[in-house]
Amino acid sequence: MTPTTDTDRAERTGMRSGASSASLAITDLRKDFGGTTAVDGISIDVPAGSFLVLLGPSGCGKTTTLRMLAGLENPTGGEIRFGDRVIARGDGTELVAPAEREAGLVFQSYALWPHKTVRQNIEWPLTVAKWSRADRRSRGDEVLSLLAIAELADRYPGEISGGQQQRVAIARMIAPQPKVLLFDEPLSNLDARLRVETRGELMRVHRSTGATSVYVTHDQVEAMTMATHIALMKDGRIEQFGTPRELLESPRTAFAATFIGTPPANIVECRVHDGRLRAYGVDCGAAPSVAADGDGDGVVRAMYRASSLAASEEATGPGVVAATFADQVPMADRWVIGVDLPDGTRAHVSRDTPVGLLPGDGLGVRLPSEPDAYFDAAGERLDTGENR
Ligand SMILES: Nc1ncnc2c1ncn2[C@@H]1O[C@H](COP(=O)(O)OP(=O)(O)OP(=O)(O)O)[C@@H](O)[C@H]1O
Repeated sequence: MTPTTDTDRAERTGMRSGASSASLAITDLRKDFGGTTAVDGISIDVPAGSFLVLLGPSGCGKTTTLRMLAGLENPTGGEIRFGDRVIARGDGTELVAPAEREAGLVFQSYALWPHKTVRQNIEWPLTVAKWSRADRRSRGDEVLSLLAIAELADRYPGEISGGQQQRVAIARMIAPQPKVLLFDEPLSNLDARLRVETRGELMRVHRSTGATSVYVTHDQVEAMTMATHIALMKDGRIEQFGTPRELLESPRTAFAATFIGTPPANIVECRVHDGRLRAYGVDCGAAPSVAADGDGDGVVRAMYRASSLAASEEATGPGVVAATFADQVPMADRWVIGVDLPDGTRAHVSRDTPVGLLPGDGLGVRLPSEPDAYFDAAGERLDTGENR
């Protein structure tokens, strides 16, 4: 069979063009459930074709946000637009029905119809949308081949693996050519290898449909590898919004610094004393001037990247904190050493070689004379102009 592009197929089959995607604009969006505020006034704007990841710990409001995009929850404040079209307003003056939003949703549980074959599952939304039999068949073939599951077309969900079921769920979502693809932790039920594989597939689906994708996960590695834009959420609010690189290189808060990165950056809480920073009895360099002039609570959080710290069995002397070895893992051609600082804070140090220690053994961690960034006591980045 000669491979054909999506456009070729669309032209040949005379299907609705479907190409396309919509920009996404979320403005001051809120969701209150009785006394609980799940989403607390978030604003996000991404261009058509973006891959937006909503990232954050459990309970931060990611799923509720996604459900509002899908139309499964109605906002209690703010507005959502797909392209020029207002999809939902918190005051209820505009609420487009889920089926009319041109958005498709995939959950972590696949929710396939057990008594329909793979093909029937995939063609079901097209039947509901009253596509002709020929168009359904043709679009069914197209997405079966895009997800590389054509040979499973006549099987039932109970006769295929979890990874294959997830592909069927994705094929079913994209069959009606939605402009916005919504994913709620779609890989969390898969084992580690399948997760990586399916991640690649999803990226391919995203590119080949050209749709705007919104993807919920608590896994920063997924976010870093897939996203064009990340909204890092905490307590219903956006902690930081930007490209993966911006979040990694310029975390705006201590939370962002410790949530993103493999390993994430280390935060050491320092006391300001006579213009110097001190932690664990060690001098951590000059206090940034903004801190010295600040609100006087005397705390600055210093950020050190794993590559900025040094750890060794022998290290003693100025700038060296007496720590406890916890574990070590090889990463690319380096080793990431996990250590516990004197107050129990886990820190990560990267170095060229493993250490010859057992968990619980002592080792020295050398802090450089200048941290990579400073945050105030509340965790907000201090723009010192001195930050590297
Ligand atoms: N239907 C509901 N009724 C009441 N509270 C809710 C409801 N749905 C969500 N919440 C609350 O809203 C907050 C945000 O929940 P949400 O599911 O959006 O978080 P999440 O970031 O997706 O978490 P997870 O990763 O655990 O799914 C939580 O405190 C949750 O308990």
